[in-house]
Amino acid sequence: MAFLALVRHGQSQWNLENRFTGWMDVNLTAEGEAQARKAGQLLKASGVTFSQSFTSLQTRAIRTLWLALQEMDCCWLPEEKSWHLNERHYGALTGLDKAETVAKHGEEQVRIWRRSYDVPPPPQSQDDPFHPIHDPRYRQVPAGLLPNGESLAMTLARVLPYWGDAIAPRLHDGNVLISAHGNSLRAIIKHLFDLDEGAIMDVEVPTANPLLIELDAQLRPVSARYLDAERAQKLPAIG
Ligand SMILES: O=C(O)[C@@H](CO)OP(=O)(O)O
Repeated sequence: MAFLALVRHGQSQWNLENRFTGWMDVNLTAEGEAQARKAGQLLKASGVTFSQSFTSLQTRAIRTLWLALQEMDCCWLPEEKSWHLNERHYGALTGLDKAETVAKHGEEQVRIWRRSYDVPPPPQSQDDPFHPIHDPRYRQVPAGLLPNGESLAMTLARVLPYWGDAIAPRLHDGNVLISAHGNSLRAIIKHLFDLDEGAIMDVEVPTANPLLIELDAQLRPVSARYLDAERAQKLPAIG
C-alpha cells in the first residue's frame, strides 16, 4: 500500500485571465499562492508522510510544491523535476483568450481542442520565440521530442514512460507527492483508473486541491479523495 498525492498548481495569472497556457511559463497569482499554502496545510493534516516529490519544469507547479512543502515542514523532501510532467502543449492556441476563441471558432471546436482525446491544437511555429526549442530549460531534451502542440493522447505518451520509469518505482518504497498540471495529471488519472477515452473527457482537476489516492501493491487505486471537499470535482469510480 502506498499513498500518491496529485496536486494541480494553484491559480496562475493566465488561469485568472482565462488564456490558453500550456507550456508558457506563467507564475502563480496571490490567490494561487494562498491555494498552494492551503494544499500544504491539508496534506499535513492528512497525516500522510512522503518520501519523494516530483514536479514539472514550469514555475507555477514548482512554486506550488515549494509553498506546500513549507506548510508541511518538509522543505527537505527530495524533489525531481521533469519536462515529462509539464502541462499539455497548447500549440498555436497558447496565449489566446479562451472566450474570444469560442466567439471566433465556436464552442464545439474549442471543446474538441480542449477536451477531445486525440485532436491536437494547431501547431506552434518553431520560429515563435516562445517555442520550447528556444528555452534553455529544455536544452537536455532532444529537439525532436519537444512538442509543437499536443492532444491529451500525446501528453499521455510522454507522461506514462516517466510514470513507469521514475514515479512508480518510488511508490514501492514510500508515499509520493506530485505537483503538476491539469492535463499531465489527467493523463496519470486516466492510466491509474483505467479510464477510456470518453470517461477522461469528464475529469477536471481543481487547482491546488490535493487528490489523495491509496494504491495497492499493483498500484491500483483502493480509495481516492480530494482533501478540500468544498472544492472537489467528481472522481472516477474505483474497481
Ligand atoms: O490553458 C491550459 O494550459 C489548460 C489548463 O489551465 O487549460 P484547459 O482547461 O483547456 O486544459
